[in-house]
Amino acid sequence: MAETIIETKDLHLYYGQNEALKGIDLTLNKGEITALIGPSGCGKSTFLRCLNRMNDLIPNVSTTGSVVYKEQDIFGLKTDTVDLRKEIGMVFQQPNPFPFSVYDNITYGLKLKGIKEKEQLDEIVEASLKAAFVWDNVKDKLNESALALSGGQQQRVCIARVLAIDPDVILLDEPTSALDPISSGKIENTLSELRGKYTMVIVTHNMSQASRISDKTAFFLDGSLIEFNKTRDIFLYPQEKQTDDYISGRFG
Ligand SMILES: Nc1ncnc2c1ncn2[C@@H]1O[C@H](COP(=O)(O)OP(=O)(O)OP(=O)(O)O)[C@@H](O)[C@H]1O
Repeated sequence: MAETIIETKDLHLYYGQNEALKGIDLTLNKGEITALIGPSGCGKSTFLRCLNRMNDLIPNVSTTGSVVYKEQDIFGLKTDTVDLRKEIGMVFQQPNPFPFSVYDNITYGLKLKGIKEKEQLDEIVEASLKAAFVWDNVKDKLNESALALSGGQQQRVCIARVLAIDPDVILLDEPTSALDPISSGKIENTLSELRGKYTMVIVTHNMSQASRISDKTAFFLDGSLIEFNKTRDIFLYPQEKQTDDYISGRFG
């Protein structure tokens, strides 16, 4: 029986007067990869950012409903968003390594967590870069700037940076859309290898990517969740006409 890790209930989000999410009920299971698909502007990134309260950083945003994680509504007063984002990490569309060395990129969050011992830091750096399948590319460049790496390597260093702080959930907002096909393939392999160890939610415009790597797929349209099911069922037996039209390329 799958274990629920995050559950959104009647989640609405407004940018000023514009209702970008119109009551989303969605359950994410531990260890699964969930793809969020839908045409541009349908609310995928907005929904993703709700899951670790990244929308808090945007002015004039208001939210109703709840996002339950570890039996608590993350919008409640008890939530420390810095701690929340350590448990629910994020990878963005553009690789965004800090302008530091590869080593310092990975240890940055660890030092904030109070881990200072060199031996322990070295171990975590190696393990995270290996887990993100970029160790072989960077093991001789740990003290060089992460900005000098290729885009695909930078993105895998960004994934390693998230893995280093040992999150429960990783949110990925179109993590391969700025990359060439070979780098994208490597990121996909990385994510597939991490399946089961982490719960992942990925926004993608790439239907074949969603069908290759995700366990579940959620189809959004105009701020609503139209259909959510096992990825195979969404792509082979969509229940809603709008889903069928979208995945068949009839709009979007
Ligand atoms: N920072 C913001 N301020 C105001 N409105 C926003 C903001 N971000 C998104 N929106 C609006 O919210 C709606 C949903 O946008 P969102 O970026 O979540 O969609 P999306 O499905 O991720 O789109 P895309 O696939 O193009 O990235 C759109 O109408 C968009 O214009």
